[in-house]
Amino acid sequence: MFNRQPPRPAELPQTEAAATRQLSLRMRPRRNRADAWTRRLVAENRLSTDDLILPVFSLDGENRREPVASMPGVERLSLDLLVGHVAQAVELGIPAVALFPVTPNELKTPDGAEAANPDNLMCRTIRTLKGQFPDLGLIGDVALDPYTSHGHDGLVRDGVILNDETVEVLVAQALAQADAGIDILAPSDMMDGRIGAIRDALDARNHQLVRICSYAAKYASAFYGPFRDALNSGGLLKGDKRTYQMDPANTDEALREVALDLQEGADMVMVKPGMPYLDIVSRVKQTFSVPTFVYQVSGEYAMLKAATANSWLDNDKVVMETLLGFKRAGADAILTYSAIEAAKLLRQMRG
Ligand SMILES: NCc1[nH]cc(CCC(=O)O)c1CC(=O)O
Ligand SMILES: [Mg+2]
Repeated sequence: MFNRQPPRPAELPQTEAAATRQLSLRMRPRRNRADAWTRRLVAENRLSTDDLILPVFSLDGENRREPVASMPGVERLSLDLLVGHVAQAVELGIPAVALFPVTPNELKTPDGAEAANPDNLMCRTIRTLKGQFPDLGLIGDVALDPYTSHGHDGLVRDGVILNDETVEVLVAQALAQADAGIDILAPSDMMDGRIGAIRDALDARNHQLVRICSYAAKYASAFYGPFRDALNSGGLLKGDKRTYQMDPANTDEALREVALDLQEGADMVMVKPGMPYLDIVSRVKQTFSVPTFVYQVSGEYAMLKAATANSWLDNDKVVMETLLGFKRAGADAILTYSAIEAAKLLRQMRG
């Protein structure tokens, strides 16, 4: 019996004991892991560049490049430089980018009116990138926090985040982006009823093909910190977002949120953050069978980069392992600040 086993690789110690302690096992799951080619054949999930969405931060002005201190490798770029950065994503085959303009603090007001200005940085970013890359998908965030002087995603009165009044402004923001040429609107504000209101307004304005990817299950998370640094909105934020973003304790509530947004016309739904919420991704995908996106947010990126910068973790391996984890949970697409490095690694793996 022992003699018929293939010779062991030289580096593995062979002991006499191995010959005498044979278990009588008919099933040995390790057989399917024995060679790289078998592992490839039996792999259940695979990450592809087609799954990746790159978030980018745009700046006013020209030839401006500002690193985000808490997100090593991520830069805020003026539109002339952003075009070069996005060209790299396009060349690698990344299907879409998610746009986050950095609004100068002097344009931020309590009512976030700049959000609906048809010439704001967001709309200029959309027009510039659509002009350069007509076949690239553009995803536009819909929420007021980049534009409000108090850093909240909605209008505030007496310390309360107003729902219905906010939805009205979000609709105007969404229409401005649609008129500028956005492909997918991604409301990340968590107001009730905004998906239906935005859908109706889009259709009334002949934007039937503009898609809505709802941040349906967005949690009140501490992992958004570095993103708020990138947009200079964290320092402004008064209080927290727990009256509109979800409680990290809840799962069933995420399913109710997703069900409502689908009824209201969402084409895709998003779970956010990613790594601590894989159970939500899995339940949403299994329950609804709709395109389910996940956002590996700024704090997840910062956490991995901090560890890899110290050589505590292997960067390339943990990037790919975390992204594969999203696929395993059921995600159809992943927003990740690692999209370019992951696409490069995927290209190398293919040879
Ligand atoms: N509503 C805006 C918005 N859209 C995406 C993120 C976070 C993304 C990230 O952390 O990478 C946030 C921040 C927030 O809700 O405070
Ligand atoms: Mg909701």
